[in-house]
Amino acid sequence: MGLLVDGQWQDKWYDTKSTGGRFQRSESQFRNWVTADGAAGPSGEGGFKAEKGRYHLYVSYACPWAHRALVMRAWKGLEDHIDVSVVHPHMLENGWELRDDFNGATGDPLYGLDKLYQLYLKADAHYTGRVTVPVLWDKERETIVSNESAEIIRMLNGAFDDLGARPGDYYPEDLREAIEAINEPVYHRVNNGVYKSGFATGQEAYDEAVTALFDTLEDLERRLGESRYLVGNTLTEADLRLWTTLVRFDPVYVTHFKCDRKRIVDYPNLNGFLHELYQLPGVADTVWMDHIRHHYFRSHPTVNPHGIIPIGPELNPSAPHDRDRLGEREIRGA
Ligand SMILES: N[C@@H](CCC(=O)N[C@@H](CS)C(=O)NCC(=O)O)C(=O)O
Repeated sequence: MGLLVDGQWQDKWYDTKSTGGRFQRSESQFRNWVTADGAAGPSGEGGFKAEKGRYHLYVSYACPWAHRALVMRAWKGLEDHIDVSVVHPHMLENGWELRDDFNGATGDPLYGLDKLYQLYLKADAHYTGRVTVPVLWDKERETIVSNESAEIIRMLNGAFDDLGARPGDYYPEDLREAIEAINEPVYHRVNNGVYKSGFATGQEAYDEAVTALFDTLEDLERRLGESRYLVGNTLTEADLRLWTTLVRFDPVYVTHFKCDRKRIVDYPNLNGFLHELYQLPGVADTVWMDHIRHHYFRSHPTVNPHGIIPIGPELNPSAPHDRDRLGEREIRGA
């Protein structure tokens, strides 16, 4: 685990001393957008026109943020438009490594690099910051378009529609306000809440994060008892953003991040929702549980010094769910 400082790699764990034991996630720095016509998007610069085969995703199968991009790529049928490189699940003194000695890891077929930070340096030789996945890479300009998953999924959702992407709008205009309103607590208290709980280095910081996490899960459990998805019966990006955390919860976060008040299997609605999304076409293929478990239990020596991977719960996300009772699934534009 480390970061780049003016282009130099430094092996450093997160600093929680200055924040009272609290883990703070840093802002992603590459914020350009692929757009249908190459115009600039909501941030960054223009020149990244959607084209088949031009862009490449670097992901970790372990990472919930990268997982968002993989699922959106599957929902939109973009497998032939955007190819993927998968890092090795262990993230240690060199950060993410582009090795292929783990089932499913690909190395770096594009450039033969062996560390992900070298890709960041190819984009910016003086980069200062964390070296994270996912990365959306432009093969033509040889640079990073974006390393912010929340924005990458919106690009995949909309920019390739005229190039044969599968119909379906997961961020429809008239639902945007409702989507943002639910994304906000889900991001701070759930997606990031599990990390804030697990990486806290003080009791107070942990208590704060874990309480907010479970209070929010209770709210979401209630909400998913009233509608099939987070925003009515329409499947949206908000569901995807919650789901990538839920799928890791019982296998990892309960033990590794001490999120153990309840498990997802103890919440009938959240668990049914977890199963339903898992069973949507293309989604199960994006779930690589051995990457997930190896990554977390082996990559955080301050949390799990001996790197022992626990036996894990018996789960069956392919089991039937009863989400149909809440009404038909709607996908906008599909
Ligand atoms: N805001 C980013 C966060 C991505 C992120 O933090 N990814 C983790 C993996 S789960 C990572 O690469 N961490 C490496 C590090 O922090 O050094 C996004 O959503 O894309």
